[in-house]
Amino acid sequence: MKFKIFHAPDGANSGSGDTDTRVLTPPPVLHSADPDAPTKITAREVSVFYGDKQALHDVSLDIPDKTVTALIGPSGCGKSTFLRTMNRMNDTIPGARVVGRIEMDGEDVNAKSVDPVLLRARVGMVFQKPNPFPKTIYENVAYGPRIHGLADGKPELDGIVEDSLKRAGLWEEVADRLHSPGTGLSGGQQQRLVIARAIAVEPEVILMDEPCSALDPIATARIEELIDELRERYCIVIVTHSMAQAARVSQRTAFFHLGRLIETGDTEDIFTNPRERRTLDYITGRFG
Ligand SMILES: Nc1ncnc2c1ncn2[C@@H]1O[C@H](COP(=O)(O)OP(=O)(O)OP(=O)(O)O)[C@@H](O)[C@H]1O
Repeated sequence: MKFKIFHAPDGANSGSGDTDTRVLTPPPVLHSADPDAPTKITAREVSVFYGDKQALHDVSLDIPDKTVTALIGPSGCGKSTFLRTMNRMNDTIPGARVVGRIEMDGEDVNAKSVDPVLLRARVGMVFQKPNPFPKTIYENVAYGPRIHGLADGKPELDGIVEDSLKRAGLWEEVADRLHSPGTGLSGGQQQRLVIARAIAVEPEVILMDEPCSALDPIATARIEELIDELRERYCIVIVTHSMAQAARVSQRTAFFHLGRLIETGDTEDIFTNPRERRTLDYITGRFG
């Protein structure tokens, strides 16, 4: 399908007549959502304040397991802020305050009993700019399992490092230079190293904040393939400015605007038949 005429929902037309005749060129959606995927994370009426400024307003969203959920929307709409509520990274920002409830598997992630360090191992994060530690490739991956006591001795740790690098699609490229600095890898390799580092501590959720924005198209394609492979095991939430990327890698999409969640649904529906006018305007490039 190359072109599709979008029929606007009731009340969404700007001109006369019933039909919005703007042409949508939705990017091809590669994988459909699994309607039976269980919910992994539940957000209810989540608001976030930076000092007096409210950045997120009453966001309620269910995020399914073993699915890639894309968060899209114009710059400053609160995508990264929402992403950070899931592993309490906003706790690290002076003046930030989160209200509302975020549950993972039914457990309140903001409960006093939850150790944020352990939470961040369960909910790993990959940032825009690859951020390997200034250590060897091996140490980048081994560090987390070691501090979390996940390996009983060196052979087991070696096994975790190898397995994590394999699952991140990097093993073949680095097997013969595990003791070279991680920072000596290419940008795309560094981003896969960071993903291996996240995987090594057995996360359940991987949050990705524009993970390809610093990468070239080939490295981007490699990370997108990897995301697609990883979704078999993990709940993945990705912030992206690329509509094509959201369509390629995600099965669910949530559209944010001015700190509010405007619309969420199966990626295919969001890109071909959005319910809200603002979603249509954004995905057709009218703003953003
Ligand atoms: N540490 C902070 N201190 C104060 N305000 C912040 C902070 N981080 C974000 N904000 C503000 O909160 C709002 C939402 O920002 P956020 O980074 O979550 O948006 P975003 O949709 O991820 O944007 P972008 O796509 O540009 O990364 C913006 O108005 C931003 O200026």
